[in-house]
Amino acid sequence: MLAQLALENTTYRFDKPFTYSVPQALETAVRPGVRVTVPFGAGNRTRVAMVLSTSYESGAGQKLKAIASVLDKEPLLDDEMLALIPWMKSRCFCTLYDAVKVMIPAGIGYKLVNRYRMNAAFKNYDREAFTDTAWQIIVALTAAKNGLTGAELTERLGIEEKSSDLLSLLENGTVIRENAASRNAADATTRMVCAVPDFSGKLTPKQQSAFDTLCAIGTVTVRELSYYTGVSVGIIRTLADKGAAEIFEVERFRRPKQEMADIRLPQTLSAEQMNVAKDILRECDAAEPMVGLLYGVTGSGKTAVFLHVIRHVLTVGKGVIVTVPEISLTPQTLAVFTAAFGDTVAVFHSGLSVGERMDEWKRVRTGRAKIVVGTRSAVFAPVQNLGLIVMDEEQESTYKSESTPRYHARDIAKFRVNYNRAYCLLCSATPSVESYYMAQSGKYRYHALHHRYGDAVVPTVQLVDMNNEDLYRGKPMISMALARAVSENIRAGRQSILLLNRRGYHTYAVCKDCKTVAACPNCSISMTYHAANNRLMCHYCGHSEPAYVRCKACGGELTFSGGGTQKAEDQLREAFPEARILRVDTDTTANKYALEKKLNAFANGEYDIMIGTQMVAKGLDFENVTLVGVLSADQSLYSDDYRSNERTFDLLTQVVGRAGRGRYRGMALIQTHVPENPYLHLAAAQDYESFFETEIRFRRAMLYPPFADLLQIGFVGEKEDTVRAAAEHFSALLAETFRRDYPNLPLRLLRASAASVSRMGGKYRYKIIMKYKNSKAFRDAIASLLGVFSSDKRFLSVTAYADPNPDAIL
Ligand SMILES: Nc1ncnc2c1ncn2[C@@H]1O[C@H](COP(=O)(O)OP(=O)(O)OP(=O)(O)O)[C@@H](O)[C@H]1O
Ligand SMILES: [Zn+2]
Repeated sequence: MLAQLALENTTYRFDKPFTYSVPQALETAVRPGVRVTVPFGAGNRTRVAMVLSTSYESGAGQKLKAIASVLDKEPLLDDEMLALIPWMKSRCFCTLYDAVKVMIPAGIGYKLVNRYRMNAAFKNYDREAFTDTAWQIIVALTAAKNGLTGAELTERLGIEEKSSDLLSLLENGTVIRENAASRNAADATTRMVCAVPDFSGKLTPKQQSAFDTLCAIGTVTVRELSYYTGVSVGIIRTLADKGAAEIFEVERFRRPKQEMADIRLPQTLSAEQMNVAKDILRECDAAEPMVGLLYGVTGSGKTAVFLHVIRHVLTVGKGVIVTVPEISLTPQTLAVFTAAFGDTVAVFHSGLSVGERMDEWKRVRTGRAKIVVGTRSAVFAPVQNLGLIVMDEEQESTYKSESTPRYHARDIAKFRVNYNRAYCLLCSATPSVESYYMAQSGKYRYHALHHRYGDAVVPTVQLVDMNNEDLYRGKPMISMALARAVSENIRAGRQSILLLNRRGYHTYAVCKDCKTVAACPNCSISMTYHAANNRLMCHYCGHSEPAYVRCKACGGELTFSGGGTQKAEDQLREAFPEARILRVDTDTTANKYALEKKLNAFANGEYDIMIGTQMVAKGLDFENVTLVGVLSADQSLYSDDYRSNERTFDLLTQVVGRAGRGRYRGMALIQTHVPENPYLHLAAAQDYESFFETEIRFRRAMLYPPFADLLQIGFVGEKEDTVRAAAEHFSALLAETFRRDYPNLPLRLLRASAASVSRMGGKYRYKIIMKYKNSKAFRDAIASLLGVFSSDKRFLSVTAYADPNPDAIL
């Protein structure tokens, strides 16, 4: 018996199904979908592998290596997922095992670790015969009963696994290396830290400042303490080791068990909703697989429609997946599903602990849970007899994975719908241009809800020209018009939502004399001043340092300008001293509990104004919100990404849509310095169709999706010259290969160029963009070029990856 395997940790260049022989004793245990361990490479190191298929061949097994052990009793993957693995490898330019990894929950993953122990035969305890480091290793390993893992060696002795002392001990047989498969115990809990008040030991100045802060603020998450004091997590751990603080873990997110009374479950559908639901049901019941697009203005009750459709699919005995973008995975969304379907719902998202994830995954795999609600990776859920996939807010960028494997959840959904002859329902008030185009050209079924539910109507929207408008009490972020509306709204006992899609206090600091901008030392990007911790922070790599007032280049005075949510909050407090104000951004909601609590408090009327980033713009449903204000709509308008128009329209339409969803009429104000921008007018009119007509012309003229596919090849490395040379070399290789071997493949190749943030996290980044027609021939050519490139000795320090239809251009 032979088995074809996907091996973990292969390089992309050598990745393919590997064939191993199956020892007789393991023949019943080795089945497609279970994981095994195998010896691999010249050193026969142990690797984990997924069995893709098995076969019988007489006499063929002799030359092959044999499977060593079987890790799973039951297959983790079924035929559908096994078929999806090579499909993903071909389209996402990843290894087979990269695909396996997203399909199984993290807790089930095995990790191979090196374990070092003393050779039992070792007798030569002669201190003089060894270097200091080697002797340290010997002492430590002799003391450790079960030996030490590589990570433990590094942690305790500061010795890297590739240290020459360790290697020579291995070579002369003093120390033995074994590798073992062990379950990943990644923690998905939140680590909290509190001070031990009567601590009196000695601390370094950094440790002291963290300790003092901790004494002042009480129990916080480790992440928050690191945010406020700027000390690393390592230092916080040292504090705990010295007995000055205590670190403990709490479960991060439990499934909200909300009172049924809290939730307004839609009961009977309106006439418009019913018509749409009926049409969709008919398509769901059809024998062939289909994709439908449900367009519905904000507040039209798309949820009510798909709940109706889901109920029907369940009654015919089929399973359902509902995906939501992370930001709208609010307690509200989850509560609606739990209220409607109880325990048949399983929840998949990154906030779950490993144990919870595994349990939920198993409930689905065994058919006990029939509906999965979750973020992007929920699209891989092992739902039995899949009948329907609903993608809510299908245009959201969070559906595209920005790390390996670089898949789009919509593409995976379409694969699964075809495989299962099922139905995929894409929902949005602002569909992606690609999806709407597919609906227009008849490839997707189109359904539309044009009216809000009940007596509600879409809000009236007014653009406020900040060039000519008087400011309220001199506050640069608040116009008279907005101030009047907010005051009136407070007086009427209604709530307001204000949007500013930038966090922090000041968004940049520049020197008055030499004009140097305070920039991140690791990234080619300006740092944002945070008043909450008095630090300058980089929003790309997380670097932070105490705020300084003198230019680092010339010693001149820094001026701080540009405003984020923290500053907006300050200005609002000064402008409306009587108002109760809530700020919502990633800084105030470091853990999921915080967001849940804040939204509940807002829903209970404990605040008058909610100010925040895009987190407040989408998916929220509060009846008492009748005013929406956009403090500045300008920052997203001039980004050089081809999707920036779409993003602007989407964000503005969605946030405007938070107003007037219930009994009371809503209105919205959008402050801007460029009132002539056409996309602002389209968003103000909430006119999706006109937006689409404008945008599709641009896409056609520029040959952007849906008229071509994009492929971005990214190059990342520490030396700028090498990264640039690599990108240019690859670009030349591409041009030549396609001219010579594929003269008939349509292709437009843009020159290699620096990424728009050309340095990030200390690494330089270059990109090549291609516009092409997706085909197997094209993908194979790219895959082989990536292979050739990765073996080029000149560019070993540069990582290259291909990203199909990237969410954002580098
Ligand atoms: N059939 C119905 N019966 C009772 N209430 C309904 C019904 N349909 C919609 N609603 C209510 O109308 C409001 C808007 O519905 P919902 O949140 O589903 O809209 P939506 O289309 O998802 O909006 P958005 O795109 O803005 O998020 C909700 O408060 C919802 O409870
Ligand atoms: Zn940075």
